[in-house]
Amino acid sequence: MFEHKPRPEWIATEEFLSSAVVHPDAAVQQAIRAAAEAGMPPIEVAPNAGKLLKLLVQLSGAHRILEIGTLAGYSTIWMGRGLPRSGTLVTCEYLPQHAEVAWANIDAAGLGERVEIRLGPALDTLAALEEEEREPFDFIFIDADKQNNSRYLDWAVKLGRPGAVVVLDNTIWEGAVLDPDIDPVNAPGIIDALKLLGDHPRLDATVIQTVGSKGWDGFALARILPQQQ
Ligand SMILES: C[S@@+](CC[C@H](N)C(=O)[O-])C[C@H]1O[C@@H](n2cnc3c(N)ncnc32)[C@H](O)[C@@H]1O
Ligand SMILES: [Mg+2]
Repeated sequence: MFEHKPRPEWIATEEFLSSAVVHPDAAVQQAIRAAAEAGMPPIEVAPNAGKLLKLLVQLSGAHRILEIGTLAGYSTIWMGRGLPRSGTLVTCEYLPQHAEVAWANIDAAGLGERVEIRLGPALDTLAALEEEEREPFDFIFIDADKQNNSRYLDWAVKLGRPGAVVVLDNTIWEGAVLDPDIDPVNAPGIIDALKLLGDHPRLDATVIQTVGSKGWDGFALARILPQQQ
């Protein structure tokens, strides 16, 4: 099975940055502990990435967030911390046991009234959200099954407003983006989505490589462009 390989000095540096600069609050720290106690895999974003998501939500003035991939609600809570009081967040998760732990964490973080966890395969949930004719989302965070990354990007463009921010997690995957044999299961979806980000007429994007407790990875940041007449 594919494994991320963080170097000890990357982990130590991240711990220093986290305590010196990032300052995760008690609820986000508790969310990590609850996930570990429930035996969930430690595949949430790193604390500095969680704080980046919160800052991006605030900098973009987002009111409506869509998240694809909840796990224990760690990134959900970080993004929720960036929302104004009237803001809302919909997060998609298909494993009931993950949703249950996430719900407890989100509620304990004081975000229970503003966050909705939608249980089921995300592609079904996204189609349902379209049918519900909700107001478009301002901020979309994609962090679920990598095979569906391109489909999630297409949905982000459909469900997001022009000007909305899209963040796509895990874009380097220990270099699998150059050498798909590193992880033949996930690499093709990651690579296809990067190509789509570069070519999509409604997306303007960049990609940042990162190292840290999650190994050598990265994320893409994109803006949804207005539809050309
Ligand atoms: C990487 S984790 C999410 C981490 C979370 N965003 C964070 O940083 O705290 C991916 C999650 O997506 C869920 N997932 C995977 N495939 C899915 C699908 N097709 N539909 C909905 N959820 C899915 C997994 O069960 C897992 O909980
Ligand atoms: Mg991720």
